[in-house]
Amino acid sequence: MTIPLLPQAVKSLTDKIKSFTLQPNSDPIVQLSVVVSPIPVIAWLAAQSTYPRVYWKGRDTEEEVAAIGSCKDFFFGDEVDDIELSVEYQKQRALTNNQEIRYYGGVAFDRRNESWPDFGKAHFVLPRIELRRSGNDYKLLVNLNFTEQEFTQEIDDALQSLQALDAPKPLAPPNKVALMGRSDRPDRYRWDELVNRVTHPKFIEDTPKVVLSRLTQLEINEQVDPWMLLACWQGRNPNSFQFGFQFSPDSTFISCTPERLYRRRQRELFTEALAGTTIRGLNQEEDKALAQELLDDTKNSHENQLVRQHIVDVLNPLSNYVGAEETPTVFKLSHIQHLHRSIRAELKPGVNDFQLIQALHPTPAVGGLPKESAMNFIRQQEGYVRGWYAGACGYFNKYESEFAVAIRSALIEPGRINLFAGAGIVAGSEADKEWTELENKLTTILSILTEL
Ligand SMILES: C=C(O[C@H]1C=CC=C(C(=O)O)[C@@H]1O)C(=O)O
Ligand SMILES: [Mg+2]
Repeated sequence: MTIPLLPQAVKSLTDKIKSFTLQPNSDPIVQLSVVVSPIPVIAWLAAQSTYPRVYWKGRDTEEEVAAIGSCKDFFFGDEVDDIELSVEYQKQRALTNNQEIRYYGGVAFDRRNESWPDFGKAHFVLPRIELRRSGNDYKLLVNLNFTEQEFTQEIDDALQSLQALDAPKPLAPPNKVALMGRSDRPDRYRWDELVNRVTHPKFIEDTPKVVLSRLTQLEINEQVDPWMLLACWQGRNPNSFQFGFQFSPDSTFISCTPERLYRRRQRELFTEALAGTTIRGLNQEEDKALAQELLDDTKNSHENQLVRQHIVDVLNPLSNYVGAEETPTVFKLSHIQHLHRSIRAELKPGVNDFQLIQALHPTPAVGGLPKESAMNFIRQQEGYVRGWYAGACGYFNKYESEFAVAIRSALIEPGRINLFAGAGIVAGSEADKEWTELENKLTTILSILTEL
């Protein structure tokens, strides 16, 4: 069965492109769009064969986006100095006043360490084609970038991309995979060693928090469609962000994360401290008791409080006003619950997204405190490259932006699924409990992939 959609929409968008003329003083980046009938957005994306393929669904919005191809690609593979990134960002941002134009992408967890090949330290695209849903309204759009090539060439490329769209088809039904092997890095033994080092009174005096993490590699013999996996994950935790980046066929990064790095609307900024974890109860009563225990627990409160305080401290110099919730609430996911505090700021005029990422990322919910000392420890001791796990992923333009923290994430490669989980290590952390916390953070994705 195929889902009827697009021929009509593709035709009217094609006509719009063909009749488009560039006015002498118009922006060199242009977006043209047409309304389309409803269609499952992830399924549409999964059926396309153009790269990059990008999916984005914000946490508290009724908006989702599937994007393919690019008409501008910024890729910072090895060396990236923050000044260069910032200049590129400013230049791009200034090219258009259209609020609908968005650059999607991400920044690695650690810009000073090696990253994954396709993803690099920072990789953003202005997609060629996007399918956007806003509530029940759907539109298909094309972006035109006249800064890199001749007018007619750009028009031809856009027309060709539309022609190359594949007919949508339903996602394959989810199937459980047979695990051929599993390995953890750090392994259980090394984990104990690391947690003991970080909780040593002398270490903790200078570095009160390090978020240690683990790479779990699952070996498989069959193909797994990352977009099907993401769609299932979305079903389990609809109150999270869901996104995916596939720059080439063989490696796809997907995430279903509850954690917002920030959302900016002009100069208004929303962020949060999300840290401190327990499991869900089997019934309402048990669930409530576990939530209360979490709220009362000293170690978990400390984990959250350090994040809250740090975010307030780094936002203060950039803001006219910063307000943070005093008391945490509990944020519930399908298998775990977290402590959560909302933070809001009014930015000073001129503060841009690049400054915000520099200041906020990585927060002590995924890095540690003080930032540099925790990052050094992670770089030297964790024993694997985090890449975009715990990185900042999202979109920006001049007026608005939203970035999520890429935890609860997976890198899907042929024959292998890489899963990531971290836990904030502070005074009072115990290695075995923190190891169990890592396991709990993987429960949702493992229950989708395998018979638990
Ligand atoms: C680093 C992760 O979670 C962070 C976010 C929420 C709770 C956390 C915790 O309780 O340790 C972590 O700080 C992860 O899931 O990989
Ligand atoms: Mg924790």
